[in-house]
Amino acid sequence: MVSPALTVDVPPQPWTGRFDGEGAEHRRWWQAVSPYAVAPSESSSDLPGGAAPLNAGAVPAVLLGFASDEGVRRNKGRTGAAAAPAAIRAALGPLAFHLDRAVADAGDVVVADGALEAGQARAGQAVAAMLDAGCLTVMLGGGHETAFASYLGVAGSAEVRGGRRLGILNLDAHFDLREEPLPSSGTPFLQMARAEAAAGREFRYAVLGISEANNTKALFDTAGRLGVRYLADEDCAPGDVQDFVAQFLAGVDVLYLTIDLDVLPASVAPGVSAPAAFGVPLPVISAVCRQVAASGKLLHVDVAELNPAFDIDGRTAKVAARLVNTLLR
Ligand SMILES: N=CN[C@@H](CCC(=O)O)C(=O)O
Ligand SMILES: [Mn+2]
Ligand SMILES: [Mn+2]
Repeated sequence: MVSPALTVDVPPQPWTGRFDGEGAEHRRWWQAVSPYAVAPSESSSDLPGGAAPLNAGAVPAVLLGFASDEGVRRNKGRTGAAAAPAAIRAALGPLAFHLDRAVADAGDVVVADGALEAGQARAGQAVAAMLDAGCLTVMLGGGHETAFASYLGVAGSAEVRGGRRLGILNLDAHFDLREEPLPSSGTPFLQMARAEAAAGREFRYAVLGISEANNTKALFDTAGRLGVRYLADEDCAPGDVQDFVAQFLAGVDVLYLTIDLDVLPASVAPGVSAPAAFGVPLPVISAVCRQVAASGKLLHVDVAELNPAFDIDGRTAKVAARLVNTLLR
């Protein structure tokens, strides 16, 4: 794996999980993931780079944590999402590893209190560098302010700067198009709309799972003004979802997929800031992940809004891990 040195706040930590043996037939995620070459901010020493790819033809994946609570705090939500990257890694670790690609861990960008914008910029730089090194990047949020960090990385990549048409597909009960004085977990897609306009590009944004009852008329109006395509949670029959995603994919060259776990029913994803009374069933969300992976257009993905403090038996973390595993298959 090509591993240019990155600067992160916390370098990759050792992974753990159940041990059944050393052979490939026993391999679990914790045994397969290697550290990506990173330079911790407070030290100049590099850690060893990634392991040899399992399949030279498959794009290697790199995980980057975005440990941030600041966006949810500013959006008046239930804080705790800064602990999510560690919880998702802990849920991924014991899973059987059936992937045909190498996976590396680049560690975490950590958002200090009040320093959201600087953290988003640091994470964006890291993602852009990893994309340009030929990796499929996976950001583990963090509140949904993670999405603007992801966007900075994607928009800074050679692919998008070179003119490839970017699509942003959000699996979410919410538009997150709030007009606020400060960026938060409720504003990332309006920030993207403005940044895309400033770059002279069309804003291609679709949301799947919108809860009508949890988005005001003002948010629907903003979505209408920006030409946002969306499907409501109650309209997420499997065939309709498949058509919606296929139509959106057909009009873009590269896709940034963002999964806000509150798109799932509260029984499946209780560990979020705003649990969903209705939600889109997990099999439907999982099918979207398979469809996106099969399209060959996936550039970057993030998983946001896990709050381990409100989780039940690690249920939401396990769902997040399972979706990441599905996307990388
Ligand atoms: N990322 C969060 N978005 C939602 C939260 C809604 C809520 O807390 O009820 C929003 O701002 O609309
Ligand atoms: Mn959201
Ligand atoms: Mn949401």
